[in-house]
Amino acid sequence: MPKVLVSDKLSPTAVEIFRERGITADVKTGLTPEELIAIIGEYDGLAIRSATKVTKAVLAAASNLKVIGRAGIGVDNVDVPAATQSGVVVMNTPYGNAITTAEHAIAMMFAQARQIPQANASTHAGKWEKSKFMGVELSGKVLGIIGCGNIGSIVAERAIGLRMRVIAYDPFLSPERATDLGVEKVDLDDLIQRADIITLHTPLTDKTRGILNADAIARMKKGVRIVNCARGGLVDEAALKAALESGHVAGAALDVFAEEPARDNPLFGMDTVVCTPHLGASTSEAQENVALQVAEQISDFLLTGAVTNALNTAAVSAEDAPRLRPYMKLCAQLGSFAGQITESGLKSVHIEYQGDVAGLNTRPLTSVVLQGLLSPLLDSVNMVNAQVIARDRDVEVKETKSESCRNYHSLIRLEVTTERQTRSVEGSLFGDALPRVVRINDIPVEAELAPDMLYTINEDKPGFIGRLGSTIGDAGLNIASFHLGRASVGGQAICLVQVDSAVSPEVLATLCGLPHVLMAKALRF
Ligand SMILES: NC(=O)c1ccc[n+]([C@@H]2O[C@H](COP(=O)([O-])OP(=O)(O)OC[C@H]3O[C@@H](n4cnc5c(N)ncnc54)[C@H](O)[C@@H]3O)[C@@H](O)[C@H]2O)c1
Ligand SMILES: O=C(O)CC[C@@H](O)C(=O)O
Repeated sequence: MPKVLVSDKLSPTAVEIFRERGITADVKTGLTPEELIAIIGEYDGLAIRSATKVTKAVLAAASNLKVIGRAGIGVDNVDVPAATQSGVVVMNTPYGNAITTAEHAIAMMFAQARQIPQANASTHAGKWEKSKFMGVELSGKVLGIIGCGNIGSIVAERAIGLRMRVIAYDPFLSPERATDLGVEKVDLDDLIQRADIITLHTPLTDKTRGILNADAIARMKKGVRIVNCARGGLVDEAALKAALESGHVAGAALDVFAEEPARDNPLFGMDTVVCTPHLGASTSEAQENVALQVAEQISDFLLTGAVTNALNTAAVSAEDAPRLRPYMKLCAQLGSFAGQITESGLKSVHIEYQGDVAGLNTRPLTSVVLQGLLSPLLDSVNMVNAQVIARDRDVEVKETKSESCRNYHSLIRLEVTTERQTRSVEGSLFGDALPRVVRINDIPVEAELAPDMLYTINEDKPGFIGRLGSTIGDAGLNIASFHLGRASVGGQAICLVQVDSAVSPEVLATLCGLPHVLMAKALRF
């Protein structure tokens, strides 16, 4: 009988479902990392919210673990690459708490604008300070939404009902969807300069970390208010504190913090700041939804192998699985490569299957490509919803097949067109099982994609490779493999370097500044 550990506070519905399905469910909350590591080896499944941190060390000790179910959206408390590496499926429940979290953002906006927590404390203390708590109206104000996905869209609808004017920045928001929602799609700079209130609803990714930093805050309107019910780390807390102290920012309402649990934060104690302890998803309705959903998903997976809302694996029939498996890995890598180098809104994706692979069921392969492509921008994308998400966001997806293929038994070519440019990446299998990138932007290169890679586009000039190698070496990074390709002698060239540990932003900045470097990116697979 499979065993599941419920290590965060979930509605009792979850345990009832596990037991009804014949699964042993142990509820042990508040475990220290050491305590979790000591017992995780006994379990086939792990059901969590945001408190449990599923680190590499936990996964290394989880010898029987097959599935982690996150009752909620963000999986930033799970080391998903490490789980993938260990063959553990990671699932979330993408929609169950969206309304509740959007309502919390609206409540926080009101609480800040009318100083409700402060007025409440003062009134309970018998002070009756009527003239102290002068607020601002929300009606007619410009609300800037950063990240207009599930939660951001619900916030937009509610804010429009409050007669606010809503502008939104989201590279994936199509003009049609913006029109349907009744919001004005703008770029980030425009939003920052025009909004009276800014609310954040993006995942925390390398691209969104510090999206509201000192520079962005300085460009905001004087008297702006900031609401964050998404993730700590999106706002630079020290910069926000300085701007609140100077009066440039009139107030902030924060549900999430850079360090959680937040017991000692620079913003605590400021009377212009309203705080809640990551309560965005905390309603009985949302917790019931996500507990029920996660328990059913984990049970289905452990008992039948059915995969729903997985972030790191595909839904495939038992018959197709062995033949598709190596191509799945290749497709995930090609998609992820293209997604990690995509900077502007996606317009179209063309996947060409050539040779033997064209004879297989390519639907799951296309889903895996899209999942890899969209994952750097979206938290909740998985095999099941990748195609729908692409369609909802007006990304045109074209799949073509050809039985003939030059030089390889199979070749998969991915071409991605964004608002700014078209890029391509091609891959094949070596020895029927080993994924390799064989061409990038039509430049031949042969590389295995490892967990940490550095990718550069540069001018093909003498001295470049030496400078690149010594910069990487000086940063203490060990080079595991080095792959070069060029379009023509002296023309554009590319370089893929496998390193043994992550390339820091500082090293990347140094690399970008080297002569002849046109672009440098740190990639993770
Ligand atoms: N406070 C809470 O308790 C709570 C509860 C639920 C979710 N959350 C957080 O809210 C976030 C949003 O949830 P969701 O369900 O709306 O997710 P979602 O994936 O539906 O939407 C996220 C949106 O952010 C956009 N985005 C990604 N990168 C961006 C960028 N650089 N700039 C602007 N937009 C960008 C995406 O295009 C997408 O539309 C989650 O990632 C989670 O971290 C917090
Ligand atoms: O579980 C919670 O309380 C928070 C959930 C929320 O952060 C999410 O990403 O879904």
